[in-house]
Amino acid sequence: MAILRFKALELVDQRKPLTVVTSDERRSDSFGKNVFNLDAMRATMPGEYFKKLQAAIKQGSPVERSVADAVASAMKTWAMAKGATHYTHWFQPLTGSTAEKHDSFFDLNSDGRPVENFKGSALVQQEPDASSFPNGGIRNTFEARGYTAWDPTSPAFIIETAGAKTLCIPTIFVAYTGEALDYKAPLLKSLAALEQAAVDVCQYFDKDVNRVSTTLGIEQEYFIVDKALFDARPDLVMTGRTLFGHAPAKGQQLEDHYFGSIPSRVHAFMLEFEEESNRLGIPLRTRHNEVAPNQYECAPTFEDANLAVDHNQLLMDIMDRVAEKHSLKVLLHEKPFAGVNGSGKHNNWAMSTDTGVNLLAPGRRPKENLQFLAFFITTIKAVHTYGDLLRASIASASNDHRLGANEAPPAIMSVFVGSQLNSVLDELERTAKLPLDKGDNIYLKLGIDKIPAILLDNTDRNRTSPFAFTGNKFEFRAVGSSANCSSSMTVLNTIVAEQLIEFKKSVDALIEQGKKKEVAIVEVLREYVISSKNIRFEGNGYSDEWKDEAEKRGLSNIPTTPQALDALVREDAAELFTRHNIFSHVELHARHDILLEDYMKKIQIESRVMGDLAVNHIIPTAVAYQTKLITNVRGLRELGLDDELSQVTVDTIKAISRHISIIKTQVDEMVNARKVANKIEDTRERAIAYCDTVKTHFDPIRRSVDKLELMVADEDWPLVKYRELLFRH
Ligand SMILES: NC(=O)CC[C@H](N)C(=O)O
Repeated sequence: MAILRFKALELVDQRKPLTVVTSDERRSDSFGKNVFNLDAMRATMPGEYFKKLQAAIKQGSPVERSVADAVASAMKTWAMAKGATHYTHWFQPLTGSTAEKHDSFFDLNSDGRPVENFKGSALVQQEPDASSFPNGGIRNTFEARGYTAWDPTSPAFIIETAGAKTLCIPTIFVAYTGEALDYKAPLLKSLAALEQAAVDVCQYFDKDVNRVSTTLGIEQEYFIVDKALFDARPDLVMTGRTLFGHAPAKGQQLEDHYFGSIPSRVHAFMLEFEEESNRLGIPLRTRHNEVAPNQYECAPTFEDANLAVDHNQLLMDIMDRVAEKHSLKVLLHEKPFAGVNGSGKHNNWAMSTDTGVNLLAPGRRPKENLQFLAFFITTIKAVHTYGDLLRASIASASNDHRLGANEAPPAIMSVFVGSQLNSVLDELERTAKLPLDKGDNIYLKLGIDKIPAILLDNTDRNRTSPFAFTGNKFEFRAVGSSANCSSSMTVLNTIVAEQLIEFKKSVDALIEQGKKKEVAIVEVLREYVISSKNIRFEGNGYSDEWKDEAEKRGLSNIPTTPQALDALVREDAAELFTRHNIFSHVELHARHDILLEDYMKKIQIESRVMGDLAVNHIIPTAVAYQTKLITNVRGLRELGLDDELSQVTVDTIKAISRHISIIKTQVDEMVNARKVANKIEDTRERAIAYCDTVKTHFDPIRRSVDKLELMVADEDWPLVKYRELLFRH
């Protein structure tokens, strides 16, 4: 009998939803209570320093030492009043999770007396040894100094774990030689680059625009399983996904889970993590059941992109911690279960000006529409030119399983704009041969005056597109559910910044030739519409026809990570990133290396877990069951019933042997392939070998294991089954 599985199932049967003690306060009153935000700063800092800090944040200039001291002192008082005993620089190394190293406020002063201390110097910079984080060869361990440096644009917050409260200070993480070792440093640089480029283009339309910020709203999809069931699946524990498991009779085909009523235990969990998130200033608004059984989604309202990324990282932590209390486990993996929907992290991205204009929303006046079209079309053109970079930005071992399978966007990059805007773009193309004269009302002539101000309710949605326009923003849907969004947002910001700069150059050149500004803008936009037409796709991105069509159009379809990552280090990419000061050559190659290593190690771990489960759990179970059958056949024969009756069982015995033999052979070959791959020096070649010679054994092994699951008696099967993982809560 498969003890662990049945014990876990018994536990699940006894679970009751936790009663969550929710606060009486309105969400709007408790929002951001644990954040050292503007209000908290204003209330605790001397006015003069508060103003200086605001000015430094606004201009992106370094914070003076005296100001840092004042912030540190106010932060300490505020945090201690809330019960915090420790502080930590909170950063996002290239492992994908967040990192912290707590220090106590407590210290001994020079005459040995105990005091509570926190100086500006400790706020601004720390040197956590941190030598074991991935650095892609940038640091040798003997010179492992890495610094965390305060990011004053993301406010500090207090986290409570196991009753202890810690002040967390968002920071970037850089090597002592200056190279970035984290996700945040390049993201901040890309935001600055995009801002500059966007402000410059805005000047064509409104001289009052001084600042443009990038906004981001990140939808988070995830699965929930009971903790006991999770613990009884070594593959989930070790790899985050199920390596085996026959599809249940009922999956998502009835679509009865989607937007259905939320199960009570899950609902209680949601309430609790939402409350905690709210106190941490994460503006969560939406929760619902997703397409697959036991799959859910939560989404915040949009905010400044830097903050949105921090909040998403924080949210994943909170969800994980709160789930534990409810004896649940959150699965953030992109594809925890084969054959049903995977999980994404849809990035809703837009730009808005300090004059309050969303640059990706059409306005009421024709001129606003032209500005909208400038940003809208330039973004499309950027995706057209740098689609491979966007693909690279979302590449990971786990996302490879999701892309293009069961209602997730394909690995082919394309842009969906909806029928209304499609016709606006088509009209621009159609009239491309129409000469525009100085006296023309170009808005009327090109039909730009007619873009409905509120596209939001009018644009159709296309869930199959990796990059879809949704009325007032673009939604980058191909980003994986476990990813740190900095990677994809850094690339998106950079390519759009580049394209905006190119756009401005071309427009300025035409103006210099004597063209009217509006005419010049329209001419460049028309050229972009025509040259980027290939990237626009309104049809079904899941279909095979699209794969063929995309190939005809010359669009890349790179299904696996090692090859997708090539785009990062191509000469044009290196030039692009260095030109905008986002990554140096060294940083880019280091990142490429880290991503390849990460890919390879993940496949290696999966392969090891698979081998272990197959040989030590599945084969012995199958052999034991087969022995029962053999005994049965012997018994039948002894009774003289050895004809038809025993023949059925004999067939099963043979089938079991066949599958055992396939599993054994495939596992042996996989182990050998690993040995060969491990000897390959070059990281890229090694990652490709893992992809092409190790991972290729996963499917045949799984197929036979899943077949055995259907043959072996249910009470003997050791792994918690899909129907139990997906439908018990
Ligand atoms: N309903 C949906 O939006 C499904 C999206 C899908 N889960 C994805 O992987 O992106």
